[in-house]
Amino acid sequence: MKTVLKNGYVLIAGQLQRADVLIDAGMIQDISPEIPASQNQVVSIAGQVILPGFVDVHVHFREPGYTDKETIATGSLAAAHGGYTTVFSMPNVQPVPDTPQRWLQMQQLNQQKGCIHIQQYASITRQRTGNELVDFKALKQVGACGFSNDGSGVQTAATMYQAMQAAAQVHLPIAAHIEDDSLAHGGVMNAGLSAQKLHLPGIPAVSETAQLARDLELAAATGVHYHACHLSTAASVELVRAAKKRGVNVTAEVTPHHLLLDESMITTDNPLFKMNPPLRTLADRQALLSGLLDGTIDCIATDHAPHTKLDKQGSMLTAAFGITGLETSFAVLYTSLVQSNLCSLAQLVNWMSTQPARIFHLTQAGRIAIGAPADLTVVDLNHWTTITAANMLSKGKNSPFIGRKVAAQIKATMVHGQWVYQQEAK
Ligand SMILES: NC(=O)N[C@@H](CC(=O)O)C(=O)O
Ligand SMILES: [Zn+2]
Ligand SMILES: [Zn+2]
Repeated sequence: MKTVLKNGYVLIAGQLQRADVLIDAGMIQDISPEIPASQNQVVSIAGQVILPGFVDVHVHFREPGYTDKETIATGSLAAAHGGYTTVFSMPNVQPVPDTPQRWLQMQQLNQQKGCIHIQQYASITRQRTGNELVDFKALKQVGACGFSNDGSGVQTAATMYQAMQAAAQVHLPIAAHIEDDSLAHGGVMNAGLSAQKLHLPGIPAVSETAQLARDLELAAATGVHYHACHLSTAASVELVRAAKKRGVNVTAEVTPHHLLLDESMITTDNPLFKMNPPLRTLADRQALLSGLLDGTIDCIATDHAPHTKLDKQGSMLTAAFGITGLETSFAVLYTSLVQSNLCSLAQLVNWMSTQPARIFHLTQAGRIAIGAPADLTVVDLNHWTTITAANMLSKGKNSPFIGRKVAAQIKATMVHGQWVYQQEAK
């Protein structure tokens, strides 16, 4: 049976326009102002907005190995709750998908247990540590979407250089967690005023920028698609801007928390503000937004990093790095950026859906068009709520946005014509 989403608004050419959407066999069959109800299953979404499903190129689902923090089932449900229809899963699980066989096992788990599309990264080095490279060609052949040692930077320049040569040869990206351990050791938040006040050890900006400068040179020399994960400093934005200007094949992401929060908001020793890279200064935060607005930064990725309550209790000194993000990203960004006129809804959707799909060559995601797969999210842009832990479907409740009032709500998410999340009627 065909489904018609009736009386909603669709973002067409950057504008919200009244349109019905007809879905059949998982695909969008028609988009027009009035599609007759006859013979079709009608879903009334009066006053709500249909957006292309969001695409997150950086999430942690923790399975296999750390299923007390998250599973593929709970992580993908959390993604659907946040309006995402495609995510890219990082390989810092156990066992690490560092051989074709282990990658295929991981992929099988994703397909069996996930309710949305999941792309799977392979690691850059065996066990995600050291200098022994994975078999790039074999991992490309089984279907890896790219290579990442996320959680740690690749410390040795020669290893990164060889990895980039190998990735370039198979036309896959290197997604880099950028951090020089010898400059970052022991820090738990940005090396700055708040760390001084709280007597906590700091992570300086140079631990990111020094390695980024190195990597951009190596990327220029190898021609690899280098994707810079979770940029956090103004100087990083400037480095990427200059590299793009001279034609380096670089793309970059920024997280909602680095756009909306900064170190001045950390007034107590609170592990909910502990993540890697850390929240930097207000000036850094502003530079990240400028970088998005001028196209230096290509997309928004959550770096959804769920942890157990136990992992996140006590002091920042001992708690785990990372916060969740999938279920709050659209609502907090819409409220703080679109409602404050810092960007338009079309720009936000571009950064959360169209651009991430484009830079990772997903031709079937990130758009609403006749003939495209029905990967959609339905949102209410006029519904104030408060973010609570109780409403989260992720196992991880470690979000600094809990308690925030937000102006928008995800009502339902559809993957290939099937509802994967629907808010219960109240
Ligand atoms: N961002 C984090 O603070 N933590 C991530 C790893 C990472 O993205 O570096 C995690 O896996 O928990
Ligand atoms: Zn990382
Ligand atoms: Zn990460």
